[in-house]
Amino acid sequence: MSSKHAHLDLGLVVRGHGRHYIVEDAQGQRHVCHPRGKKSDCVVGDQVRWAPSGDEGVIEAVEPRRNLLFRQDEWKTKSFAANLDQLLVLVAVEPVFSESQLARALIAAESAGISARIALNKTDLPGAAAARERLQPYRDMGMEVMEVALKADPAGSRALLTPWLQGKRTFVLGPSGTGKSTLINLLVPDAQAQVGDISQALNSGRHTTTTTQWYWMDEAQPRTALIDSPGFQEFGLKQIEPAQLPLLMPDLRAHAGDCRFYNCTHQHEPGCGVIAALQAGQISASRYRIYGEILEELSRQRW
Ligand SMILES: Nc1nc2c(ncn2[C@@H]2O[C@H](COP(=O)(O)OP(=O)(O)OP(=O)(O)O)[C@@H](O)[C@H]2O)c(=O)[nH]1
Ligand SMILES: [Zn+2]
Repeated sequence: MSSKHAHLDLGLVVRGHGRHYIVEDAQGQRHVCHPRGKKSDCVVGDQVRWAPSGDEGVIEAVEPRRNLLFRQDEWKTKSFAANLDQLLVLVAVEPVFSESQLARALIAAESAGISARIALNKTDLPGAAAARERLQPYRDMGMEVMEVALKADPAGSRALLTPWLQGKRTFVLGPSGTGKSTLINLLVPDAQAQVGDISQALNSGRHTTTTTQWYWMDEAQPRTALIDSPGFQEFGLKQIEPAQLPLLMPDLRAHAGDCRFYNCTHQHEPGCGVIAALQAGQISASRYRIYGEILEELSRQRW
């Protein structure tokens, strides 16, 4: 970043409210800040150079990002957060999760270079076996699936999750109703206090999960963070080149090198390693279908 701002304090963006951001300074104090101009557009997780201005602050510059998790549809880009260590995709036995959304979240993470795990919540419910089965293709491709019951077995769930979260900045993504709030309240006992009065005032009556929120799990020596995000309906992946897509899906990637044609789309070409693996049961039918759907979306012309 431009050295002319190097003398300014570094802060961490812990929340955004439209054109207002909450920036945490090195002492853990939080300040309402405004970006100066378009150049300092920032997202939760950004390190920023900022200066006090009256009761509030001005963000002068955003430090270079290590990574950025985002989704992109036809018309707009929606950033989730920056500088993440890992992604936790939380799904539940109920409501039944969309495998397409799950696959998309994992592709976005892979594309951003962020490692991911799945947690399956509400395993105390009778549908657990069916949900587990739907996640089998993910286990088969080497993905870790942690089974929890955040409400029914809080102690067991905490014991399973904590070692993986320790010392990391973890972004939590999942559809509404899966237990994200339950997770935060289990692992961050003072969660409400961390949202804080400033945020509540800025949010002016809106439900708290409409914005991404940063939580410290260890407030004394903050290193471990959970970043809670609002649910989403759409998960566009327009940032990805069609030819890249199979390389971002580990089960397809494992066979994409076996195709006769170097530019095989794995749709109908003869001598396709991916189709052979599908027929041999090494790639699940649902994953292959999702691949086709996303590929079609990415290949569609923009008018
Ligand atoms: N049976 C069962 N229910 C659970 C478990 N964990 C959470 N729930 C319930 O699932 C419902 C949704 O949980 P929340 O934590 O509010 O879910 P959320 O993801 O924050 O939902 P949004 O606020 O809509 O984003 C609540 O009624 C919880 O009590 C569990 O382990 N087992
Ligand atoms: Zn192929």
